[in-house]
Amino acid sequence: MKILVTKNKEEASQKAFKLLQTDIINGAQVLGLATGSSPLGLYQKMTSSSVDYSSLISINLDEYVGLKPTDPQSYHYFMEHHLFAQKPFAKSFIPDGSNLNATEVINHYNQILATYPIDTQILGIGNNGHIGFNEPGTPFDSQTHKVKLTLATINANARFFTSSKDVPTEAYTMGIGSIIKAKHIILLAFGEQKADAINKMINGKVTTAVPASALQQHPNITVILDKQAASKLA
Ligand SMILES: O=P(O)(O)OC[C@H]1O[C@](O)(CO)[C@@H](O)[C@@H]1O
Repeated sequence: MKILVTKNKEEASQKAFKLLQTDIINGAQVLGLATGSSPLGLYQKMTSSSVDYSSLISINLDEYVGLKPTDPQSYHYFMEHHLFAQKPFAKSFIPDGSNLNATEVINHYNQILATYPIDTQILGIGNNGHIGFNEPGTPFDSQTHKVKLTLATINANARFFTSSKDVPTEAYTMGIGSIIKAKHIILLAFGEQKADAINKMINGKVTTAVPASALQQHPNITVILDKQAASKLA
């Protein structure tokens, strides 16, 4: 695991952008993308650059169940607004949260992941150590599945909604097994509220109680932190 502790989000996002660029120059064609606040600085770097992503494929980690792609709280909308409108990809995949037939959504997404193996995966981490929407207890070999969100995640994500009552309680997510298949993973984490999860991910026991601890077994992962997220590292 390569760990970079940076001055701030700006420096971290610049480093992530450079790493992604290097991967693309070296042939990366399929990018795994994440939502949440952590990758926003990277997406700003991507949209303000002159780089053309229109021959690449993107595959997003997750989506809330029950939200239409046009819903401003959906991850479809988030990606369109923060990246795709300015930088279109050849094809962009995000689980269809408006389809309540979970089997159909899951089979379709697993098919997509089999067709387009991810070269570089951008990741954030939840305060409870989740990656994608893989909550504590998720098996490390899991594929795409539907999850019931924990109260911790619902509360953490309430900041994007008017109230925590509006946060959907279920999501479709790529499994941990699919995430760790990526050739290179770039994980971004900022702020003191991530410090505990980051320390457990890097120095803790490899356990399904901390989904991100699965990443200790990955051969090529770069973790980019600000000082606060790195503050509990021994
Ligand atoms: O980057 P943020 O907003 O702190 O979110 C952290 C994590 O939470 C999620 O948005 C899901 O709760 C993940 O996709 C993300 O990695």
